Amino acid sequence: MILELDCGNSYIKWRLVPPIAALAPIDGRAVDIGQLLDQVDTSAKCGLEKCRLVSVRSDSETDAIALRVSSELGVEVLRAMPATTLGGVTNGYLEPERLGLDRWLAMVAAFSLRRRACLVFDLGTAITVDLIAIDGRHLGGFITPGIPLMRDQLFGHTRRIRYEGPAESVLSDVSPGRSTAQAVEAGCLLMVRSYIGAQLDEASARLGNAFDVYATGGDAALVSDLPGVTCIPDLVFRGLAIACP
Ligand SMILES: Nc1ncnc2c1ncn2[C@@H]1O[C@H](COP(=O)(O)OP(=O)(O)O)[C@@H](O)[C@H]1O
Ligand SMILES: CC(C)(COP(=O)(O)O)[C@@H](O)C(=O)NCCC(=O)O
Ligand SMILES: [K+]
Repeated sequence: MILELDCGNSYIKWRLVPPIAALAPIDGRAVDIGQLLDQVDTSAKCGLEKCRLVSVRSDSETDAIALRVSSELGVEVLRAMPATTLGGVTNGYLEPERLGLDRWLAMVAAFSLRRRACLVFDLGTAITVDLIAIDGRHLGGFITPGIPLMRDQLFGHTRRIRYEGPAESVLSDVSPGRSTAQAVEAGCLLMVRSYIGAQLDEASARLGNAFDVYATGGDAALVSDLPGVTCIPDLVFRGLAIACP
């Protein structure tokens, strides 16, 4: 078994990849290392071969996660590191080490699928958009708040926008809200979908007409029905396996 960890700002996504490709991985999400070890401990201890880790958390928190995994699960931890090129993709940042490693790995995995121009959306705490040309050049990207941050800003800066975790029915409904929860959720959802739509419309000017579109991250399903979008929930993990074979 290989333990894979994708440490985002809100959640540490984890999965245990069995040595036989035919078996499905076991996966989960935790808010911190303590919860992560509670979740994977019993199933993981037997037969763990190694751990692959990518993190956009601070260096100190990432070091602490890696240390606890190696000491408590007794495995070597391979960490994805910044790079200027990988898998035919060239990092487009002026300071390549500042590009979020989750973005980088998602791009490397996306380009590896068909080696064509692509547009990559990652909808998590933040929403990121990255453009890769047909020759693998990363043309740069965009960062905006994601749905959880939009919601939090309204909660944090108003007195009367207050509601408990919205009902499932509210989350995908974009009709005009007749409650606070519905008004906020529908408004944020429309913002995200319009923004992704605008990115799709504008990408052909930079990538030409033949490009692939991939969406990943916890909120990717919110845009998976937009034209041409392919949802790949494990895109970052796929890139992690390329970075840390
Ligand atoms: N089972 C789930 N538990 C928590 N959040 C989920 C779940 N499924 C989807 N989400 C969505 O995923 C988002 C977080 O996405 P994620 O990609 O994990 O973020 P990050 O990488 O920034 O930690 C949340 O805003 C939430 O809407
Ligand atoms: C943009 C991000 C905050 C996205 O993080 P996430 O939403 O996946 O938690 C992360 O990729 C990051 O911290 N990047 C560093 C800044 C940059 O990419 O320019
Ligand atoms: K993200």
